[in-house]
Amino acid sequence: MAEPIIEVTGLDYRYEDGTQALSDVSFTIQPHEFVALIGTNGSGKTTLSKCLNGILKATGGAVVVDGLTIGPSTRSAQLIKSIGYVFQNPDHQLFNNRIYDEIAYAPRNLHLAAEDVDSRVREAARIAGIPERLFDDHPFFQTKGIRQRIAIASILSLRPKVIIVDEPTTGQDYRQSREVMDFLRMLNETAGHTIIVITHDMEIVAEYTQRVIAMTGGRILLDGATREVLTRADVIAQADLMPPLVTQLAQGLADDRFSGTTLFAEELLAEWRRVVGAGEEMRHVG
Ligand SMILES: Nc1ncnc2c1ncn2[C@@H]1O[C@H](COP(=O)(O)OP(=O)(O)OP(=O)(O)O)[C@@H](O)[C@H]1O
Repeated sequence: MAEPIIEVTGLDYRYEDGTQALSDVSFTIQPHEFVALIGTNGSGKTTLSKCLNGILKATGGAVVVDGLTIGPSTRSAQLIKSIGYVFQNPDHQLFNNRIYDEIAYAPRNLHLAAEDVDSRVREAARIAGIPERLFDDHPFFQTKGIRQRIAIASILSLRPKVIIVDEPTTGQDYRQSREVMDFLRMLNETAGHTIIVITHDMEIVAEYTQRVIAMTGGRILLDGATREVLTRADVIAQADLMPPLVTQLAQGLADDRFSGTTLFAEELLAEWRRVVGAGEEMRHVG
């Protein structure tokens, strides 16, 4: 197996006011994984993300990202090529007057030559689907979907191996949510980025992620394959979340004919047809 891109061992984080936000958190993430971090409000998802990108320093345990152990003297700047964090609200991240300058901001801070900055801006914009004709426009006058893409492009221009995206679908309609998630899938599958998505939307988790880390009270409740976690009704309830609607229905039907582990409508329909088909056969035999 490849070296993990993230290795967290016995991580504790206590805020200055004494709030214990993380307790004994351990997991590893391999390169190219697409992971969902789920949990109720206050379960520690954001604190954990900030510990991963070096904004916060563990008060106990160890965090290693892309081979670098994050210690008290590690600066976020040392990590920006390894890990990037896209804020829940893109407006908390965007502060330049031109879209071009927004995407160029971080590579300029790396003191790259102007032509290298320019090629990174164009590359990030192209991947993020931001037309160059918008480069001179103000980020704030764009739709939320485009502002989100600008926020992601401004992280992509650093070419980080891991991208953490906090609540990418909040406040977006079905089509916009699918668009941003399809885009993250493309970054994962085509460009090879490791993606960690923080979300409360279990339909999105079911459809897009391979693995789920469920948190509650600053601890990991369950870490496993997406289907395994989303069909554990006890775990999902403890995390104060609801499984996808289809899974709720499947669990209501669960018996010796229905598995209770379906995540998607087509799967449940296939089980239904099998059961109905078997019933028809029984009638004919009878
Ligand atoms: N700056 C802070 N100072 C003190 N306590 C904090 C601070 N930020 C967060 N906390 C506390 O730490 C715990 C974990 O919060 P965190 O924001 O990491 O959770 P979260 O799972 O990201 O929640 P949400 O889904 O609401 O974003 C909570 O009890 C929260 O109140």
